[in-house]
Amino acid sequence: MARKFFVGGNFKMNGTKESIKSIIKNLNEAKLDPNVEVVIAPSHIFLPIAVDAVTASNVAVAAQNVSNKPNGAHTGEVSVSQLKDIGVNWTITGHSERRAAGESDEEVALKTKAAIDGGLSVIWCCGESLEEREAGKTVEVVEKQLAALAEKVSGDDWKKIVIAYEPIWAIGTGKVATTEQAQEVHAAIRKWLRTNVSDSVADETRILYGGSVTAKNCKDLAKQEDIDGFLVGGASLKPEFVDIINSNQ
Ligand SMILES: O=C(COP(=O)(O)O)NO
Repeated sequence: MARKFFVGGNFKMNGTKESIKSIIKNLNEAKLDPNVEVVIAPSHIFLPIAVDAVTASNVAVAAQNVSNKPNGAHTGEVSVSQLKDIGVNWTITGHSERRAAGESDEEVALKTKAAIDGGLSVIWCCGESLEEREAGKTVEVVEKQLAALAEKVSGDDWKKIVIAYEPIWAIGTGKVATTEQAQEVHAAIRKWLRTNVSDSVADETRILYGGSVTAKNCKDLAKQEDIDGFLVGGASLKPEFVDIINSNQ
């Protein structure tokens, strides 16, 4: 099954107007593999700038989070319709940094469903802590997160979901998962989809790896059967992001 390679750039709470424009200019001018789907996720306040600045045909803009409420008295939140209104068609949900801030599996699933119902595509994140991995609970944790998602989404919703497996112990630490560690969990996620959703969802859903991905380690990871791309943090702010985008060549 040929799944289109996908690379997301999660800029997190970084950057200025000028630095975001400079990163996007570099992407617009770079020789990007045309067979790769690229999504960049700057802070909310820079989304309009990013939407206006992107000219590369295979690059889209995502929010890093979204409310599951339609609109109204939710100070500090951003709604699905507001993102659509400014030309944003993607959002990340369930990043471990949001889950650490208190978002439950159910809330993440509700955000994901609301985003899809409102016309967005979603990069849905999952992953275990170091303690959970050391306790041998990695797959159990990820399956619990998947089960919460599958409670709220169904049918064609899955066509709008890209899954990102991001072991918390690898995020921002420089301790990238080994190819074996990453492939093992990606295969478990695909098996869970096959068992609990359908063969077509299992075959078609892109499963990204995230956690200390760099230009140095991306090629070996990209060779793994069930790794369909990356969700990149720190390295997405650097010129090496282009090498990561082109890592499947
Ligand atoms: O959080 C991450 C990964 O961050 P790093 O690449 O900096 O480990 N992606 O969403």
